[in-house]
Amino acid sequence: MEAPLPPRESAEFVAVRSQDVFVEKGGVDRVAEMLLEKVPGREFGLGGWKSLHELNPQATDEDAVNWVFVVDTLNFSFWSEQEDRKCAVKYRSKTYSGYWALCAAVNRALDEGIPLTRASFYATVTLDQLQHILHSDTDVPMPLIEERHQILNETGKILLEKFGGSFLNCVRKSDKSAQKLLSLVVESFPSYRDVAVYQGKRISFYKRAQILVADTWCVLEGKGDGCFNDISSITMFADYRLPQVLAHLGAIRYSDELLKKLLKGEMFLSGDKQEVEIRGCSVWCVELIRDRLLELSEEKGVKICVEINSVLLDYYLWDYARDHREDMKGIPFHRIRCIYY
Ligand SMILES: Nc1nc2c(c(CN[C@H]3C=C[C@H](O)[C@@H]3O)cn2[C@@H]2O[C@H](COP(=O)(O)O)[C@@H](O)[C@H]2O)c(=O)[nH]1
Repeated sequence: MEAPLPPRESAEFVAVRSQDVFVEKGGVDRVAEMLLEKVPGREFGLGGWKSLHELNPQATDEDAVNWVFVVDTLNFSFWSEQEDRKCAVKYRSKTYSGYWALCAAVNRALDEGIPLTRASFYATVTLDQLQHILHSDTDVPMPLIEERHQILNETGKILLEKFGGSFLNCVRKSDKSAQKLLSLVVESFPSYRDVAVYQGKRISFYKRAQILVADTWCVLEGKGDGCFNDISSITMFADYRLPQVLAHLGAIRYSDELLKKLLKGEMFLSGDKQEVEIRGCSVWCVELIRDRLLELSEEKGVKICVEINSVLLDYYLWDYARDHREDMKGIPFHRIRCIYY
């Protein structure tokens, strides 16, 4: 079977054919202008991954790389049915929800002496053990716990068989290429194969695989094994938050029919035409924002000291969405339960 189109080409393929989601040029330009002022700020650089997020590992060692691998293997589907009733994890006197609840639970386990980042542990961890490890401090459990259990066992076994139990060995096989690491991850670990068929074409988003490459780049601070010469070829990560914030900022727009479904909270399935269009147009939108941002910095002579790539744009926009949850209340995100994002 032919390989799917890579994520960037997939996004363009979808965006030019999309019937229910539209990239808005005016919105793209406005977001690029907004970001141009932020670019010199520290929240825009690679260092923000550590300095802005206390739950992320601060080290650059093998344990830190394996922390990233376990977290990104479980990095999917945190949204709750009701905004005011959700999974939450207390850690070091702070309460975390959503994706950060996962990170807090992982760190809580490590503090308890549970070797959760060791492949030999999670290859055989039981469902009961995992329910304890990921337990919520509210009466709402983390979604898809059974799927998380199955994926951890499968991924741990493969990491032991193929990479000596450490994701750093996988990174070292990628010759400092983000694209090679991306391919190695999707070839080796089935749960990372985030693909679809759109208008007869096999396409890929590889959301968790791409964020794994990006988080590895950041945890290694872009140096040594993490000095990826092609990190700028990684696209934005097609999750359910970025479309919401891009719609909030007017950079993408939904058809009336799709907006009605979203406002009703209708569930989507992985690979649905409209779900693919939401993801594809969002990825393509961020590519266009990046292009416009680089153009603007030329036109206005704004010296950009950090590398502007879709990874850093994504991180900034995701954090922006987190910080503007209230403002975004009226903008729906598409509801889906899957292991890909
Ligand atoms: N596009 C994109 N999607 C991201 C992330 C992250 C975490 N990255 C952080 C870690 C270090 C960096 O500094 C980032 O700040 C999680 N997700 C996705 O969001 C959803 C969870 O959302 P909520 O329910 O609100 O917690 C879920 O699909 C999850 O897979 C990102 O960065 N970009």
